[in-house]
Amino acid sequence: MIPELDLRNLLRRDPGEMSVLARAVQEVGFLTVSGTDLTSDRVERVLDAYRAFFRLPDDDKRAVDMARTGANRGWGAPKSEQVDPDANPDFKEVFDCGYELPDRHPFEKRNLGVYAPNQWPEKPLGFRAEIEAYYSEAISVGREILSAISDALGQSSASFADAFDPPMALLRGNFYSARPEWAGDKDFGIAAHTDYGCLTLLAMDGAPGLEVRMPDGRWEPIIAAPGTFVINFGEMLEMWSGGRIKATLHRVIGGAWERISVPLFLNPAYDTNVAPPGSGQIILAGEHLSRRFNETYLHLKTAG
Ligand SMILES: O=C(O)CCC(=O)C(=O)O
Ligand SMILES: [Fe+2]
Repeated sequence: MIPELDLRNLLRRDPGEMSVLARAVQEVGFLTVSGTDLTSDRVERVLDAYRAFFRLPDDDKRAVDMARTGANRGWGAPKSEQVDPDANPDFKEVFDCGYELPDRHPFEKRNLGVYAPNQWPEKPLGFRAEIEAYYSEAISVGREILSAISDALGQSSASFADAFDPPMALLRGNFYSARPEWAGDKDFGIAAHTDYGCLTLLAMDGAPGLEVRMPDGRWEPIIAAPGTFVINFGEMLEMWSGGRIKATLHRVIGGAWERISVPLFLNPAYDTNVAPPGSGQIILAGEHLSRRFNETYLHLKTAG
């Protein structure tokens, strides 16, 4: 069982809820959070918007194909990402959008993959407005949860909160078709991986598919209805917390049904040093993220 928390209890720093949170981040590395301002209706609308996009003919989606760019904003076709080098590229398709630096920023920063310009499709109508609004709201919720975590671990500091201004946040719609007939042992909706960044706030449509690697090695299924969020942590936060916070493996094998999930990957600003405290190392958040993008997106992979 994954610990189930309520954001309202976390916001008032309820001692019982805070200790469940502290255990959850250090042991299983997965939890669910409900009681946010993002209601089930709100999340259903977001899921509908992505669903309508993914149902467009491939020719329409190709107009915003990330493979034509040097970044990962827009549509990623099936098999455009390989999250596990021992598995085949994933059969999911995605739509990614994220933080764009304001125009006044130096050009070389704006040109970085992690801050690349978004690509918005002309259809479905209202898609951009729906997704952009959700992107901001989801970041606020994610930041509230991060702040509760740093309090729960006794690590609260203004510099931690400031590090997320501005965030390198990426919002993704994942579309899993029914598991294809040709799929074999090495084919997954998304193969086993840890997320790259800090905190992932994951909405899903209520269909099964996500499995989490538990400390005892079992793969545990997790299902959440719209309005309940699955929260997990990425490699960057594991490093930055000196290993206290766990980046946990997870995967989707897929089944005889379609499924949509919407993760928000929340990361600090590019120049944040996320190396383990006291290690004397410097690991810039933006460099870690760029490296992981280059390793997993087929169109960004460097030869050799
Ligand atoms: O679809 C899911 O539930 C998980 C998606 C995921 O792990 C990811 O996009 O990183
Ligand atoms: Fe993931």
